[in-house]
Amino acid sequence: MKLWPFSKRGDRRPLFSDQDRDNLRWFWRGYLKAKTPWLFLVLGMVMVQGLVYQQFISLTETGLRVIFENGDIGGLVRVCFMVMGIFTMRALMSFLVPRVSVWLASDAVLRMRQDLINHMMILDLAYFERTSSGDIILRLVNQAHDLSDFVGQTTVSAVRDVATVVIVSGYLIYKSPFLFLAAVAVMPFVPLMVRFVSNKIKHIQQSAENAMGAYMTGIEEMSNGMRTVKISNQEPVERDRLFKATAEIKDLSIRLQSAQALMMPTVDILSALVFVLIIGGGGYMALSGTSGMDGASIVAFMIGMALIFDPARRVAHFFVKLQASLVILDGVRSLFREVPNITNAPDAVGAFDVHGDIVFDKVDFAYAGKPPLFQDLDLTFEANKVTAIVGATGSGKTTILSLMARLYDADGGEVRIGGTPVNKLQIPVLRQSFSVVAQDIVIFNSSIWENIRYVKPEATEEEIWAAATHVGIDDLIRERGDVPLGPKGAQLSGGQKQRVAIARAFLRSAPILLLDEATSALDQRTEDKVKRALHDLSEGKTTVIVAHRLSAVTHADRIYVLDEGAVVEEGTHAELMEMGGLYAGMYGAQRQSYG
Ligand SMILES: Nc1ncnc2c1ncn2[C@@H]1O[C@H](COP(=O)(O)OP(=O)(O)OP(=O)(O)O)[C@@H](O)[C@H]1O
Repeated sequence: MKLWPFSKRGDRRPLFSDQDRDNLRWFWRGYLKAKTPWLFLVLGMVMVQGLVYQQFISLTETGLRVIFENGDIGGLVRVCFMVMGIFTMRALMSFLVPRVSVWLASDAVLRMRQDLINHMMILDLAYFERTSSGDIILRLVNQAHDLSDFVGQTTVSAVRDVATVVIVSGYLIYKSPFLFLAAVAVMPFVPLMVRFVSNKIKHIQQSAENAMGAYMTGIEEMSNGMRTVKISNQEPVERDRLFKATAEIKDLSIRLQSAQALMMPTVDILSALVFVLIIGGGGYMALSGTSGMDGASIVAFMIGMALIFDPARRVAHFFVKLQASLVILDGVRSLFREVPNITNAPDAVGAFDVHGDIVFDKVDFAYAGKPPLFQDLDLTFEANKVTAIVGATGSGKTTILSLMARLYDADGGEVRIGGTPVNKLQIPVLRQSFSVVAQDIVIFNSSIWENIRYVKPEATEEEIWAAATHVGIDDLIRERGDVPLGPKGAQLSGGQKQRVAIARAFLRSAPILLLDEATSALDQRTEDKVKRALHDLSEGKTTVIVAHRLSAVTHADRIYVLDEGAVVEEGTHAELMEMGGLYAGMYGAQRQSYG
């Protein structure tokens, strides 16, 4: 389908790239095609609007003839009523068209937003670790909104304008093809201008979208990191960073407006030329009396041309705006082009032995673009026992937990639970079998109670109180009541956040328990209490503990000591102390520093 009527064959810089065409087809098929009958209704209504103008010109000509020639007052009154009638019809259409079109566009964008949200939910964790939240917000909020405006108002207005131009032009051609051709002889300049401006705009719009994404990311980082910003006196740096981003946005929007503004004066000059041609040429035709045109037809012709100027101007402007919208459409579509790598295998099973051993069998793994972290890693986490992983920071402890839950997939070897490879399991079934207390605890801006309930929405009140009491956070629930905890739980201390996370693990009580630095922020007394509670919780569960503080793992049935992605020692606390190696050294050093 050729979407741009003026593009020449062999043009090296088409106004619609293949990607643009593909994006438009995708949007049409996915979000508009199903509403074709409604689109026809809108089209019918905008045709009526165009026809009203054509009828108006015809009635004006009749009215002028009544005035100039026969002076029939009755005829004049009839013309006035008819003009009033047809414009009332146009007014009705002007009322209905935006309502229907905004509904169509909002519905299309709602479904697109829902698809975007659904798609985001299936993307790998890796996507979120490499994409700034500003970029994601830009796509879901701004770009989706801009598209809605473009589809709902801009495009429908453009279709109405095209209909007006075509219908009125058709009528004018019928009245005098020669005069019409003379008047529009200057028009071929318009597409040339559109092409020139469009290329400029596409480029600037892309930079503007990038700048906006960077600005949003900057705001997000600043507001999340305000504690660090303040303590390290970095307000001026943050302010300058945001100032720089806003200045860039300002420059780009001025450049965008300037590029767009090139269109209007060009069209104004062309309009003047058209009027000169009609007054001169048409006047000459009327005076010479050879063309069958009289004064009334010339005036009606002028009015007709005037009526199509504004719509024609807006259509030209539409093509200019279209370029910006194509960039935005591509931005939205790019999120759909992201495909998850971690998906259910076609033969994925829905049941497995959750109480079996967790085995890492010659596992290789590297983060994208990074050197290998694990090579031939062998580990066994015995069923219903407590296994700890200790080691220097960055040695790969958290990554091991991520591989178990398939937040990442191993590049080689196999991770099995109860004999079934994790990548042969349905992902929800696999993840359902874990309770996790992670290092980066996510607290939502709701009450403590709601935060605990998050992991098991169907939990009873008794279950939630029991979980809270286990970790000694029940008093805090009574004290704070329903008050939200602030963004990211800012109104809780680090230790309180950890207790909320542990209460969640109690509530969920899944057969495999992963504790990643679960008690690191607790004071010694609370840690002892929570440790006892965790000990109770781990009864009958396969438990994996990651900890820096070795006092948190002395009770483990087996301890792996990791160094740069490799197991360097393993055994019980007593065996490792006996060995007198890395673990014993770390334990001794920690005892000294903790007293
Ligand atoms: N998403 C990621 N993308 C790229 N590299 C990563 C990612 N997450 C972790 N790494 C790198 O992988 C290595 C292992 O990280 P991991 O978080 O598993 O270590 P850790 O032993 O748990 O460290 P810590 O004790 O500090 O929490 C580190 O060098 C880290 O920089």
